[in-house]
Amino acid sequence: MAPTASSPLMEAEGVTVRFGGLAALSDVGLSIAPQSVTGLIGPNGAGKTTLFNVLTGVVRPQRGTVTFKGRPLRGHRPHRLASLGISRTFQGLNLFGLMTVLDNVIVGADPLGRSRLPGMLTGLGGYERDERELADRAMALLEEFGIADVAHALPATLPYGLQKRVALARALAAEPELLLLDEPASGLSGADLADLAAVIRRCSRTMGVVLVEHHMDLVMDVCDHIVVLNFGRVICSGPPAAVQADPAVAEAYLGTPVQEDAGD
Ligand SMILES: Nc1ncnc2c1ncn2[C@@H]1O[C@H](COP(=O)(O)OP(=O)(O)OP(=O)(O)O)[C@@H](O)[C@H]1O
Repeated sequence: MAPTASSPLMEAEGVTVRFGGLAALSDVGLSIAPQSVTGLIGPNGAGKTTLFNVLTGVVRPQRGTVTFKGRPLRGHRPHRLASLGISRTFQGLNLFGLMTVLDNVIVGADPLGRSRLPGMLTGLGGYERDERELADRAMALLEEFGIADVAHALPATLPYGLQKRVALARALAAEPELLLLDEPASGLSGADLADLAAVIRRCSRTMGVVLVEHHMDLVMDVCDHIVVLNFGRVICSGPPAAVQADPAVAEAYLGTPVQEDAGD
């Protein structure tokens, strides 16, 4: 059946991942709607990164399925994600240190751009006509992110907040339908955080966004739907207000049962 506008963009069902004797994920299900922000939260060790890695093809679950636009994602390789319409960011940014900011974003703009890496790195390849188009698109993104003035700098010479913007611009350059963000707020504060919230909201007008994040203010502010994991299981899922009001979520974070009625 062809996907409709209201069909989920990505779905996970019955996902189970074991590392030796440890069940990192047990029978986890998840549905990501298009044009929405889905938050993935939970205490340390809850399984967020493992689930993110399953969705991005880095980790193969022992059981369960992941579908994208109604089609099973079987054996999807992380580097093929962009050509499917899925982009991600990394906790460690993973920018190419020997390439300029602009070239980092150009690589993101071209899902098949890996073949052009050697030419870019050595300067021997030059830009073909279509590469000029990619460069224009990448430059427009840098302008949108307020970092066009550092287009020809190497990422490591920039403050961390700007490097994070480069990573986000690179992920958006391929014009994905689904954007997966791995702790985008870590290391950010103040105006950078407010800018990030605005970017995430803007992205969700045209794509689905998954946000793995510890920064609760950001999560509650930008998410339409939140999935809470604890010990590898989904313990709650719903809109921010429902998640905030759920005693099981408070218990997971605080580690002690919440007394419903302390009066008797
Ligand atoms: N490669 C691995 N080998 C063995 N155990 C692992 C591996 N990756 C994760 N785990 C374990 O799986 C469980 C879930 O880890 P995961 O990193 O997914 O949690 P998380 O919610 O992302 O935690 P954090 O918020 O601390 O990043 C933890 O108990 C972790 O120690």
